[in-house]
Amino acid sequence: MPLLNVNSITTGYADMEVLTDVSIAVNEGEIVSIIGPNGAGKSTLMKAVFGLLHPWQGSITLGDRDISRYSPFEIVAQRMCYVPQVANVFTTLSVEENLELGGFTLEKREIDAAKERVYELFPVLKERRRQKAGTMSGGQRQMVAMGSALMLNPVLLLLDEPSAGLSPKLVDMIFERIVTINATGVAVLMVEQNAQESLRMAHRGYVLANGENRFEGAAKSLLEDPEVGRLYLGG
Ligand SMILES: Nc1ncnc2c1ncn2[C@@H]1O[C@H](COP(=O)(O)OP(=O)(O)OP(=O)(O)O)[C@@H](O)[C@H]1O
Repeated sequence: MPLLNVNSITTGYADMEVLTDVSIAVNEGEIVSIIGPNGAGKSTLMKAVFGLLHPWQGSITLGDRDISRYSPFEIVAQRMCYVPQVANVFTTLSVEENLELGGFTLEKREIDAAKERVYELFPVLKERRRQKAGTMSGGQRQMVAMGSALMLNPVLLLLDEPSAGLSPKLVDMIFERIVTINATGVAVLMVEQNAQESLRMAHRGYVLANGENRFEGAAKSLLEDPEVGRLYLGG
């Protein structure tokens, strides 16, 4: 049984349908990347998985639990955490305060242990723990956002374009960290504009186009598929 199962969902905003009959799955321990053109509905899919909008049809399960009607708060309690693309840190708070907020359901003793875990992954955050998140560089901010989401020790981490706005070197660095996070046993579902790079680090991938499933499979086979390459990888 997959860890996350998005089962034929149709949804959108008000009466505008954005996703039509979309299905994806994430198995335990996997990195799954969703790629596709601008406006394909990738961010909308992530929002639906995190309970920010609900399916009109179809269902979403996490483990054996139907979370289709769960709020984000209830979803976080099931240890699925989300890093949105924008506004993902509290700019006027320090790095340490951002992490503490990320661990808002934990007891004091657990918060300290969780912070240490995050600092081990991102040593620069420890060095800069008293700096305001709003004054950090783009790459450092992304680390604060990911670190905050990791405070609750998620089983599944949802990342909406973790490389957005970063220079190529920082993109590599963030992707390396995602692999490291995954190696600690956290499954990752990510949406990415950097389609090639994200498929190179993912186990499996999905191509969404115009709100529908277009291609899916092992990341390696998507990378080698001439049609995927021509249409979606700029090849
Ligand atoms: N809050 C909203 N209200 C109304 N329409 C929205 C809202 N958010 C997104 N949309 C619309 O839904 C469609 C899909 O947008 P979405 O952001 O999910 O695509 P995307 O694949 O993530 O695109 P990109 O790669 O450009 O970020 C677009 O037509 C967009 O205009």
